[in-house]
Amino acid sequence: MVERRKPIPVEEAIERVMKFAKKGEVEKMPLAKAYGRHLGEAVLATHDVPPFNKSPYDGFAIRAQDSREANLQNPVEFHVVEEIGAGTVAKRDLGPFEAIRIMTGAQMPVGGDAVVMLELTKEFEKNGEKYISIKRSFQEGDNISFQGEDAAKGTTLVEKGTKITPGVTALLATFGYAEVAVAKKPNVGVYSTGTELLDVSQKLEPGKIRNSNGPMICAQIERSGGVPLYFGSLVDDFDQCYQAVKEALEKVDVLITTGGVSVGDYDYLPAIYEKLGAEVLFNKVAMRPGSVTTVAQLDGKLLFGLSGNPSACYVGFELFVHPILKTFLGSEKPHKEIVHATLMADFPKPNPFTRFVRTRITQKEGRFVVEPSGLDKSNVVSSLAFANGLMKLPGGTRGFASGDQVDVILLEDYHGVY
Ligand SMILES: Nc1nc2c(c(=O)[nH]1)N[C@H]1C(S)=C(S)[C@@H](COP(=O)(O)OP(=O)(O)OC[C@H]3O[C@@H](n4cnc5c(N)ncnc54)[C@H](O)[C@@H]3O)O[C@H]1N2
Ligand code: MOO
Ligand SMILES: [Mg+2]
Repeated sequence: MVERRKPIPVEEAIERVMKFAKKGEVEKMPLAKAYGRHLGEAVLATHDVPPFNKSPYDGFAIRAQDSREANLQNPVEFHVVEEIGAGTVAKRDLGPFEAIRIMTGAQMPVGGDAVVMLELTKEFEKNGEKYISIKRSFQEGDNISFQGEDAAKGTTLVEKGTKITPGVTALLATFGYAEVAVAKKPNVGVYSTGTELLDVSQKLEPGKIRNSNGPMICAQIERSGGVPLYFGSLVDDFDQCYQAVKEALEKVDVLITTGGVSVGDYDYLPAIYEKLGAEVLFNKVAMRPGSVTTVAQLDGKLLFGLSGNPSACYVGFELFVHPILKTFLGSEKPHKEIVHATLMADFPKPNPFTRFVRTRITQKEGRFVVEPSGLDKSNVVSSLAFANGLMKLPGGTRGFASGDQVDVILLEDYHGVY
């Protein structure tokens, strides 16, 4: 008799998997190679930024108090005693009614507490000496970039586990992180299973299809920050599959298989888990697609049995594998970001299971709007190409209509949540 499986809610399935989430180790990487990696330690402001008070304009540093009487009728004159560009420091302190010509980025001279932009000054010479006059007063602190206003020494600026973006790279450079501590990438093994599978380079034959899940999963692993180790495709033969899975497990942090997890005659993964002595965390999830997604663990190592159906395989990866890889990379918020959006299509048919619809999410008049990116079936591949989100439609007795508010998991995000 065919095995009857008891579906568990998606949230519970995620919880069961996350009990086996592990943090990976940290390694050092030259800054130039660190882009796209995940921080192995928080970025700390090791000094103030700016490290000194500096001028944000090309102009003249003055003592604000000397400008107090300046107005349109009464220009006040300053003796220009020195000129400095960014990277040089004034040799003298500013005295009363003295100005130092200063360029953007240069350190403020001692005594100077305001900067007058070049455009607001009149320059002239008297007795071979340079002078300026100004026709308005300035307050202490006018036009100064203050020491520490950008980042104060000791502040944690970026959390451990954050993906290194170009902006994070700028911060790392600012604070002299020539070598960056990054999380080691998890090695994720992948096996496709199915006698019907042809390699990408092979010609179609009767009854056969090209293996799209293998390359797709490898790309998903890379998107989530892991290293895919593609072991190839297995025909539906128990002994071969068992041996291959057993050996692959030794070489990886996480192992993914696709196909062979349902109740068919050649679906061998359930029996393979049993023979390995692995604990099956669940083998049926109350979701569509991917209800057959099965996860097992052996000595704490996770084996993901993703569905063979392309859309189910894709969704299973994003919900269950992605947060495991992100945790390995040090993220405290390993799940993908969820936003609210307005549904732009009808889903009148109620479904008892939670549905994850491959969707295109865009903005219209300042709000997120979402619509399916193609045919909404577990066995389709075409809806995946332009999907940038997974719309989550809770299971229940009602359908959904255009205009309803729905949650959408963003597929291409940088920041995790919860
Ligand atoms: N009697 C039942 N039949 C099925 C059930 C069920 O509950 N009772 N569940 C259905 C659901 S839901 C799904 S999803 C599939 C899952 O099947 P498997 O995970 O066992 O996968 P396979 O049988 O190996 O293949 C399913 C389908 O996907 C194609 N496939 C497989 N691998 C690849 C690949 N690497 N690239 C592209 N396409 C692939 C395969 O040719 C099949 O068409 O089971 C239902 N059946
Ligand atoms: O697992 Mo199946 O994807 O529900 O269609
Ligand atoms: Mg099957």
